[in-house]
Amino acid sequence: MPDATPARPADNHHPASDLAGAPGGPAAHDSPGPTVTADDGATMLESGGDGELDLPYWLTSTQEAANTGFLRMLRRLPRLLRDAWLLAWRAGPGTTAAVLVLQVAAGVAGALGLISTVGVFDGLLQAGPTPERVRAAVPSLVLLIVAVAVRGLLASAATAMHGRLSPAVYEAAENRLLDLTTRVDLATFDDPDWRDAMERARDRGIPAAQQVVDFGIEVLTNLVGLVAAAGVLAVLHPILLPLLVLAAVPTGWAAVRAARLNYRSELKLIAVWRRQRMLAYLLAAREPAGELRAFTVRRFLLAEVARLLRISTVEEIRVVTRSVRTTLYGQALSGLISGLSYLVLLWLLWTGRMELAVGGAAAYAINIGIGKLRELAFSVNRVYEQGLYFADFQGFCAMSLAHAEPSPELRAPAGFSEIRLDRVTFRYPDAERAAVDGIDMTLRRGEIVALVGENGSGKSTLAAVLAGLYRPQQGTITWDGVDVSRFHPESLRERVAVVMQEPTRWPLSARANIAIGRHDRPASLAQVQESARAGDAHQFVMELPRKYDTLLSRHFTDGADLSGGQWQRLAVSRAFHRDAPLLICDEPTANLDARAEHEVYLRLRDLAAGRTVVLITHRMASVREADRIYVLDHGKVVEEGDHEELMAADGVYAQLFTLQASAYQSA
Ligand SMILES: Nc1ncnc2c1ncn2[C@@H]1O[C@H](COP(=O)(O)OP(=O)(O)OP(=O)(O)O)[C@@H](O)[C@H]1O
Repeated sequence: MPDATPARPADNHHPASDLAGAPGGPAAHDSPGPTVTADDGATMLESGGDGELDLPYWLTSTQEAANTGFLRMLRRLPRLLRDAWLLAWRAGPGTTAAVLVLQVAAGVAGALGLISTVGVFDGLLQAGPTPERVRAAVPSLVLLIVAVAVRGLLASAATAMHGRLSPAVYEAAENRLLDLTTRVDLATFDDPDWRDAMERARDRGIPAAQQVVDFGIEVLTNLVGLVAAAGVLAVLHPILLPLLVLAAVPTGWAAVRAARLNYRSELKLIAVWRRQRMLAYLLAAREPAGELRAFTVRRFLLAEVARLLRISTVEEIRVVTRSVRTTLYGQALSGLISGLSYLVLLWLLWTGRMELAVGGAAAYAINIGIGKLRELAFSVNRVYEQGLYFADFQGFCAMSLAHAEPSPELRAPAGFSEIRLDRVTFRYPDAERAAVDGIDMTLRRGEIVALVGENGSGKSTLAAVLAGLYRPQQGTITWDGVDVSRFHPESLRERVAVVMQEPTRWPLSARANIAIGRHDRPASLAQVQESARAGDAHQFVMELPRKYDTLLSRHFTDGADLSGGQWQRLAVSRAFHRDAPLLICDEPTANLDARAEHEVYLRLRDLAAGRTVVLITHRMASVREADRIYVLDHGKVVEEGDHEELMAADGVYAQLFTLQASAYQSA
């Protein structure tokens, strides 16, 4: 019987980004989920209310698939099977070929076994004494036994090969997803459509890729068995074949319809599941644990999780009921047609149009055929069900390939004398205005260049463009006259070290957290310590329980965590360790205490000799020392010069500087 149960997805990822998954809108569903009303704050989160199961706006791309009509669904099957086999072929061509050959051979052996039953019946139903009849049946019986044994052996070998293929497909799908996810440019991560596609592909697409292959193989197995039974029936009497085919129609109809029901329901539930997983994560994660208790939100969140679980349970029960009903209709109709086949068989025997021995074999073949039919319906149903998620996986792959960074052969030079920006403009996907708008700028070797401006003026975006993380839509960036778009993007990034505003807290040892800045080269402990000293991290690392070998993650036993400022010092050390000609520091001292900040800036001066440092900071005292200062406003450069020049100009810079200086003086 086709499996009607939509499986809840596994909790297998960090769902913080699922915050966007809140569905809303008016009720459109005929059986909305009930509301858990017992608890205090639950109602506050119930804006989704009766419309909880509406398709959320961000799932519109798959809405079309969910509304797919019956015939369109039917036509999808061959394509799905082809894609599944292609995926299997890529994951393991030899194993896939072996599965294919073994399954077909097992089917042929099965057909031979069926045909040999004619001989057995023929022998047993002859006139004459029983020993004679048994003796006449023996050769066919031996053939039958051999055929059954060979079929069993081949089927077992096919299962073993399938067992090897299945995890290889999972591995290949996971590798492909990660490869494509990391190959797209950074701006793609800001594209909500892509992020949504990535999350769906990751949550359900990868397991679906594996299962679509698994059930694709089952479809083949059952199809071979069915063709064998049908072939035998066609040989025994041509009229029996169309009856078997006719019996397949209602079962197939039920399988496709049940798959469609499940998919539509799962699509609706995805938003609920994602919210529920996000909340469940918040309840169990370390980071929000403090605030969760401080604001006593435990009961509030638990009630919301319970409400979402209830919605999901009610919907799943509703779909199972409808699916089972559909399947029941299909099977009842198939059963009637199968019964008709037996009636036709009896009529053929009655009217002498068929011999008794052939009739016995035909009854056996009908029985086998119907069994295969039922199994085929089950596997087709599962292929559809998983195929719908597999389509998400394929859609993501196609989308990511379209967003993949161009990778020209030319490698960036080891250093530069001058970087020039000419009318550089960058706009985030879906943003109305450019975050960086027509910027002209020159960075020379050995200079410290500061970017200042109010929040949102475009400093970090410009830094990311300089680092080769974003490709400008207009304008050019040249390194000694060569347009950087001609360089392989990774080769360019290898020449840049960045201290991000929110540096990544790698769950690795303190040593690896610094050495990862140049992970492609082996680094001795002495070299790592030198970088740590440059970033003012050495002292606190030496105070950690296992010094440089301390794992920096509280998620593991014996792991340690650092303060925000300490993490920032590690990030600065990491950037020093990278030893690149262009160092970009995006508020490297935001979390540092006054002493550490002073130390870092002193070192920046030393570092700038032979390098170029781009410094973004709101601390005007640190900017003062820069060789050149660019003041940004709404993505444009509004002032440019050194400290003295800008103070003399008495513009935005002078205002910002005087404001901070007077704050210190009055304190
Ligand atoms: N990932 C993003 N997607 C869309 N828009 C973004 C993204 N990051 C920044 N922006 C927008 O681009 C503009 C410039 O942001 P940016 O972070 O470059 O400013 P900033 O000067 O570095 O600000 P701050 O001083 O607060 O760090 C802002 O309007 C911001 O809302």
